[in-house]
Amino acid sequence: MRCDPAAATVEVVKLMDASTPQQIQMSKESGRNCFVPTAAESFRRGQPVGFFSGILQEQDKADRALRQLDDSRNLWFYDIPASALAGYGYTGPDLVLNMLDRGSELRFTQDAKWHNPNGDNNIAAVLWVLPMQLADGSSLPIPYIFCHAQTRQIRKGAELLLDWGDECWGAYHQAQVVKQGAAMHRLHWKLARVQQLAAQYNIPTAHTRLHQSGRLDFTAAALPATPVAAAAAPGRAMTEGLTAAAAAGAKRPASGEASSSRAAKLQVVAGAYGHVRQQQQQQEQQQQQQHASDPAPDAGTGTGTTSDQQAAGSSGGDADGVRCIVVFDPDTEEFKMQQIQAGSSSSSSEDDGSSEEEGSSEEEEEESGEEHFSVRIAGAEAAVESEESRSGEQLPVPAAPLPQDAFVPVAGLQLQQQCVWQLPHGLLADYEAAGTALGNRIGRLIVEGPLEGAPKLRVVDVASLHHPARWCTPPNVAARGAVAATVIDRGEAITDYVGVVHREADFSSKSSADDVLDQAYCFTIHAKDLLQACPTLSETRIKDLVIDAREVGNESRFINCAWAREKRPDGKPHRNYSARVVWVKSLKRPAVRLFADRCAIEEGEELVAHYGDPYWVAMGRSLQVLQMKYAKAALQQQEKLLRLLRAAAAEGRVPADEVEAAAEHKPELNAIVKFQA
Ligand SMILES: C[S@@+](CC[C@H](N)C(=O)[O-])C[C@H]1O[C@@H](n2cnc3c(N)ncnc32)[C@H](O)[C@@H]1O
Repeated sequence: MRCDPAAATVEVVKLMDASTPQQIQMSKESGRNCFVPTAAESFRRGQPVGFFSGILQEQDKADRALRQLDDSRNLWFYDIPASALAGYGYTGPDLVLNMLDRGSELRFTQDAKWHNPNGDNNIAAVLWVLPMQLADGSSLPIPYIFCHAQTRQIRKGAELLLDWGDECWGAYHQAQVVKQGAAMHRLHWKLARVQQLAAQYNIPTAHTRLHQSGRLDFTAAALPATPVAAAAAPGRAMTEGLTAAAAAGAKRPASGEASSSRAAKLQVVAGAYGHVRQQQQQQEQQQQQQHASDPAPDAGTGTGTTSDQQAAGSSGGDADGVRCIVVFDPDTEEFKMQQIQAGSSSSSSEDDGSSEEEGSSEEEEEESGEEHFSVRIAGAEAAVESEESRSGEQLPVPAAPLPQDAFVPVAGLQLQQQCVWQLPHGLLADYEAAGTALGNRIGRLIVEGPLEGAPKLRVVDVASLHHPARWCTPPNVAARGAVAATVIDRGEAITDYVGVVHREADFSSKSSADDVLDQAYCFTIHAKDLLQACPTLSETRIKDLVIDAREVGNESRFINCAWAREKRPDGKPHRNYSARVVWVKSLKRPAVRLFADRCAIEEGEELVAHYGDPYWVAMGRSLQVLQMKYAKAALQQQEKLLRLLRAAAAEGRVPADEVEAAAEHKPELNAIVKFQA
């Protein structure tokens, strides 16, 4: 037998059919064309739930374009690092399991965080390596990613949920926020055009002004829909490493020897087995042949169809003898729900499929007592989507720093250049004592005193719609940034990150889910970095700290996050500085100091950080909710004004063609538009 990963996939699917009772259901929360797996029977805690299947590929041969961090299709690749397989004699490159257009039911598993703010997961994934028997009697080790009921029993009918890991979500959320933000801005500028017309013809617009809020607003009860995206992938084979492992004699892991491989770059919302498509084509051919011999309009598709498709493992829920399967159409790159009547097979529209499924999943949900949050802001989502698709405009993501006229200086901000320490007295005394004990020791992370001299950064309003932070922020909230006020040489200290310093534990116990956006200005100092900067601190007493720059801070609180991970065209990194925890000797306190140690920074150049994946995982969804709220308000105002304008046009007070032109207006973001609060 040849080592064929596609064949291995089929084997896996067959195994799953025999052992893993799962179903694919249409998700009510996520709307159309979004599928989730549910338990067809109860799973005890610790019990295996199933495993992933797909095309096993060498990582560097998987389509690079699809593996860009900000390409959502990247979410369908499960990383299998070579290091995780080394124990089995594997010597090849890193692998990925490519599940873009095929997979088991578990391919549809969504991340628990979308549904449950507590992040409570039902299932965990671990990597196992099992030998595949070859015809010559030898065996080939094949990695499988198994899932088991991790945290609690999974009741029949409950949705299976998995934690796909922050790495998987950070870049995705960031990209989503920017994309959705751009659509929100189009709605905003379209409203501006309608308002302008109304003002021109004396239609009262006072009541249509949007609420002006300087503070970001967030409600946990309204989460945006999970994304649905998919694409067909060119199937490519890998195997040299596996063959090497086979030659070295692969071992079967003892139970409990499984190596963890939890942080997949993956989120699954819709999909199907690739080979189901082949079966579908066979059915279609059968259907055509049958139609040719029997032209009766309600002719079935022949016997055996249902059981064939069940054998493929893609069965949906049962409802009065109706079964649904999910099929991937590589031509349209879409996933569709297809209904199969008992004893016959007939394609139905996605909507038909969805309504059948909704009925059954509703009952199951009640039975399982699972609670879900609303994921839509009625009306806004559709409007944002239609703005995105109608415009056809490519988002002009800047490859290089924006020119200086993209920013407008901001004056009159009250800035503070030193931290305010709000730690219990005893803990502050610890810092004092550690500073005294430090004596004359001067290390790399010890600095003499606070930074002096004129600030090297300037706060600016991001006026250009080319800037992702501008797209991301609702038009009625200022989007700011920090630029270099002077040339900053490579290696130079720039400023300290300043704010109110709390103990991390105290800070997070006070914050609620609604405060997520308030944490947008927080910088966490890990205890290990504190100890490195000041080895005389007491290891047992020193815990993580947070510098909260929400209300107290300097220019550094306005530094935006990088929007690309590649280098700039001029060869410089997008992220143009680093932050380090240092010990300020004269103050006997630590500080977070920013250094231009990655490159020299020109005057007027924007300072750019990389906030890290956890930041975007925590913030991304809240920012999207905020955007949706703004979009909804803008849409309502626009509709209200258009009604008034059309009524006025019917009375001849406003030219009807001008009203319709405003209604059809498609604002261009590819122009620098000064932000107007
Ligand atoms: C620390 S603040 C930076 C200053 C912020 N622009 C302001 O006006 O206050 C972080 C927030 O800025 C926005 N932001 C920063 N970098 C961004 C980026 N690359 N893309 C989109 N939004 C960004 C997000 O709203 C984020 O939560």
